[in-house]
Amino acid sequence: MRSPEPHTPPPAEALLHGQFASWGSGSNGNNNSCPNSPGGPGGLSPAASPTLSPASNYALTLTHTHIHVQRLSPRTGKEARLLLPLSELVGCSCPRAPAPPLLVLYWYPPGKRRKGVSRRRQLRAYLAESRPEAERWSAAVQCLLRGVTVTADTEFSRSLLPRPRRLLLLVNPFSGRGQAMQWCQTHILPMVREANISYNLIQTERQNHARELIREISLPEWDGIIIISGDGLLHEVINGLMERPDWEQAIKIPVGILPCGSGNALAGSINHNAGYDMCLREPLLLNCCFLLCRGGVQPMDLVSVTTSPGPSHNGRSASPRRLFSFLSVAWGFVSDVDIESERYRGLGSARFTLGTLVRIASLRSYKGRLSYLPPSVVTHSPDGTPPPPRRPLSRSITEGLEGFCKAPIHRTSSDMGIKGEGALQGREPCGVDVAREADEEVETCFSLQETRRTLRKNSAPSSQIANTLFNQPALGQQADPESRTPYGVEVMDLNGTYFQRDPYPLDTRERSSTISSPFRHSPFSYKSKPLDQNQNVARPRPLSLLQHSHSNSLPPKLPSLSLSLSPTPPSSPSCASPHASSYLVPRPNTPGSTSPSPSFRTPASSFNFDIADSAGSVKNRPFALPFNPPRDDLLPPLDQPLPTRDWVTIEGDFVLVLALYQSHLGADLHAAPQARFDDGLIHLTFVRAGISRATLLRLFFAMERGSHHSLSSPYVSHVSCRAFRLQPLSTRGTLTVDGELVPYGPLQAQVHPSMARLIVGNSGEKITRF
Ligand SMILES: Nc1ncnc2c1ncn2[C@@H]1O[C@H](COP(=O)(O)OP(=O)(O)OP(=O)(O)O)[C@@H](O)[C@H]1O
Repeated sequence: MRSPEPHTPPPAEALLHGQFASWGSGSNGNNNSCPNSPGGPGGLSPAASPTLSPASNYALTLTHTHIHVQRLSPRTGKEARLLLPLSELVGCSCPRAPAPPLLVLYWYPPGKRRKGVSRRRQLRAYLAESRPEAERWSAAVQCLLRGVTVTADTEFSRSLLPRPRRLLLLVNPFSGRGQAMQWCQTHILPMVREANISYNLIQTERQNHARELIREISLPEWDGIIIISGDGLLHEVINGLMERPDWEQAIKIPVGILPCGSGNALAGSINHNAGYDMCLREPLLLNCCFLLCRGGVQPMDLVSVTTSPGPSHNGRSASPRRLFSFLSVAWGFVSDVDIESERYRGLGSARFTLGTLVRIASLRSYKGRLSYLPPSVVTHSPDGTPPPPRRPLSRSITEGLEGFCKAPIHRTSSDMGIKGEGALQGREPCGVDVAREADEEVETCFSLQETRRTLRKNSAPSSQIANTLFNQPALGQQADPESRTPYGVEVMDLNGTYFQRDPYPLDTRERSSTISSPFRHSPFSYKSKPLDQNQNVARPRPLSLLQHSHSNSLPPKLPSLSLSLSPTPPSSPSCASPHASSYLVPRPNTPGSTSPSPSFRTPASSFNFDIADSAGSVKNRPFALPFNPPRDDLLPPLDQPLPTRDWVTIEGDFVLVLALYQSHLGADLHAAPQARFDDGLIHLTFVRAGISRATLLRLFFAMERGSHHSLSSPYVSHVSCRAFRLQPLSTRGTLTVDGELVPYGPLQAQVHPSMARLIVGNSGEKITRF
């Protein structure tokens, strides 16, 4: 942890100077650290005042930044001086009579620079000559902690102090490993009291309880809303605020988080922003609680996310949903791990590590289309306002995508396909004719099932996966370049329950530039199975690892040949290659985009979004937008085509797409090192199918240190944007927003800079106090 370098200020900076005696028994009474004292003002209840033993005398000097303590008697060597940085104090008090006239300082110096070493509470009490003197000092220190402007001429008294801050504390008792209430008692409430903060604490009783509460309460009564939980509860609070008719003022109320969840991404970002080393559990909690007590609020971007409708009710078709997100949108690997690792909840944050290993062992890829609006483009509004001059499109495409453009498209590997990578060998090369053949072939039930059987036959048992996990390159890397699919067609998403609907028809241009799934008119009817999505509502779920480590209930991923067509060839020379046509390339939505060769075209109606039913009735409860919701001026409605200029589109098979707007994806996952709370950007990371398991694992390991951007892999890309649209083309998958499941289907998002306010402590710029 960083701690300010102590320095001896010039005497001119002194605000107060006075003499104090030690308080407590014994000759070392003034070094009275009481880390285990109960809460309240340092455990200094008047009745419990120990016998005074003024064995030592001290000279205290208060400056704007420090309290200098000099022992006057008995004079000893090096212990005689102490410098207390005000930046490490959470509060100060002068206990009322009949307690002696004490100046009590609540000091939380940071732990040593070692992972996991927590800040420790040290209570220091000094006996003043008189009560008014003790009160004057207490008022002076509190003025400095609360940011009241003072000088050496200030007459310090309590009247200078702003009223105590009032916080609404919302606790999810089941978050993380269910320790939130315990930590409230042992860590949070004592520190909050020492900071002279008033509070009301409410335990949530069910999912969406906080959201409903926040929609109703009178906000002016509170200076801030603090979540004592994981990121999910803050998601509820943000959306509760945005669903109020007075959302414009409501969303400006400072929000804070005290991490008691499993992931604690925002807390990790706050901890990092304050300059502290990465830490977890109680050390992280103490850091965040300390920063909260210090005050300090910074603007925070919110991202407006429009998701597909949930299941229709009573025959009425549902409409797209809008919600507000402070953390992330994830599709593929990351959301899978998030949701599937619910079963390991008892492990705390280790659940994600285990979930990652399990998912890497059975790696899946998902077909989809990702479009984004790069930040460098000063865009026009989708309602037709003429665009200002902009940078050449080709530049915005290639930025951050060099490796991406160079990479040839490969067949994607099956998650079980270590031994069975040749599962499709009989079907390749998958050129135009083969694509046609495939189109015809998969129209029949027989072919479909046969292919599925072939795939299964060629799948590796899990023991082989374990043995070969880190030895085998991914399928795409092994493939013979000659046999690479120049234009793949998704022919292998053969789960027998393929389902497409057409609530969001694409415009002709988009349709025509896209090879459709041949299953559009599949004879297989969709059997709506209640997915386990969104059903993580019955928390807590104390599930043991042993019970679930072998759970393999997830549907097997079947390999697919993917296709991405670029209507315009890659414009960057770096993308030029003999295999250019087989590259998975970013696709500018230029008006002049040409359709792919008719040979590859399928009927215009054959491309659709796939919307699988979501079973989450609780999480996806109807939500009420305010009358005048903030407008997504960069985005057309979800069922309309994107603007034809400025946007970049990438289509193909993805292992993951992650949109992050905080620096951390979990307290120990520094996934977007460049992100700032209010940078007005969405940081996109996407990983293409074809990446080897070992590389993916390396990526996540590097993410812990935030060094993954230097990991060179043609399958991994990092770009920033201000808006994006994600269109999953695989029938199954999970989409999460802030770690919460949302209906699977097309989704789009736009950043709204500095919309909310986050309590982050005093470090950083643009800090205001709450
Ligand atoms: N009393 C409650 N009972 C059950 N669920 C609750 C309750 N209070 C809140 N929830 C829901 O629990 C879910 C998880 O909460 P939260 O995200 O805060 O904890 P977590 O999942 O342990 O942490 P993280 O998101 O950091 O991994 C949220 O969707 C929230 O809405």
